[in-house]
Amino acid sequence: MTDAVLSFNDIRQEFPAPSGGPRVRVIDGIDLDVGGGKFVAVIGPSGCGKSTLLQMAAGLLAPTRGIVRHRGTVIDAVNREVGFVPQQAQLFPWKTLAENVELPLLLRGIAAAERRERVASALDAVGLAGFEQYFPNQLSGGMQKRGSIARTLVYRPDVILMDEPFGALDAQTRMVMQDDLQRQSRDAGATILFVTHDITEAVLLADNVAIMSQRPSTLLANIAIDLPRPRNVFEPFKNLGFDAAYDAVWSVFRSQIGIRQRTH
Ligand SMILES: Nc1ncnc2c1ncn2[C@@H]1O[C@H](COP(=O)(O)OP(=O)(O)OP(=O)(O)O)[C@@H](O)[C@H]1O
Repeated sequence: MTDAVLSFNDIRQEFPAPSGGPRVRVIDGIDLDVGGGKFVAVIGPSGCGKSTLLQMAAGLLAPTRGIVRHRGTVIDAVNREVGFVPQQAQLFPWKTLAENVELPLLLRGIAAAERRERVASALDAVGLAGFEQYFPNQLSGGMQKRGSIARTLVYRPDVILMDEPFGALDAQTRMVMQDDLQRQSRDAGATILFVTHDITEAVLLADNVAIMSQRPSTLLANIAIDLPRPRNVFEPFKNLGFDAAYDAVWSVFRSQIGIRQRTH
């Protein structure tokens, strides 16, 4: 037993083939520990099972083989202790921003006064104070994404699962959101499992970068990123040691994306 907050042990996942026939093996034996307060980024080729791993941690999907544990307890039902930030913001369009962020607290039976205080503080943390009464369609894509992060931060989950949360954003908004996230995750002391396709993002944000292979996927490497914090997400190359950390990840990852024949 490790002191990991989240642990994946010998995970295999198979799905029925849509057209019948043999089941499709997507994940083929993954072991991964996420320590308390750590930020672990997961990268891997499209379709290798990154989102599938997050779904298992959220208890939305049972592995075909192996065990996922949260603080040592086997996850065998929906895991309400974790927060999930999906690719799209998924705010309810008929509710205001404040009502959207308040929802998890309502579901947990938190009293009205505390709800108001926590919603205000979560919106403030993501730079959305003053937008409480806006509906999602009155907010930009980046603001909706911030709202979705606030809706997760507000109930102070022990673990936050993030599935390419900044993938759909423009480059500038994305950098600002990355910078905010590194501050918020430090302040909240949360444990974060973060799926991305972007090696630069992974290296800038993570304590460890876990690299998955093409499917059926295995874990190719789990690389510690020891760059000092806070990191400069606006000028990645100005972080001392960034080049070496990027190279360490890239040298493993490049074999997975079909560029073996290229010389650069
Ligand atoms: N419920 C399901 N039934 C059948 N196949 C599934 C199911 N869920 C996922 N898959 C398959 O498992 C594979 C992995 O899916 P997953 O979404 O985890 O990949 P990913 O690494 O997150 O991909 P991407 O980077 O493209 O988002 C895909 O080939 C997908 O078609």
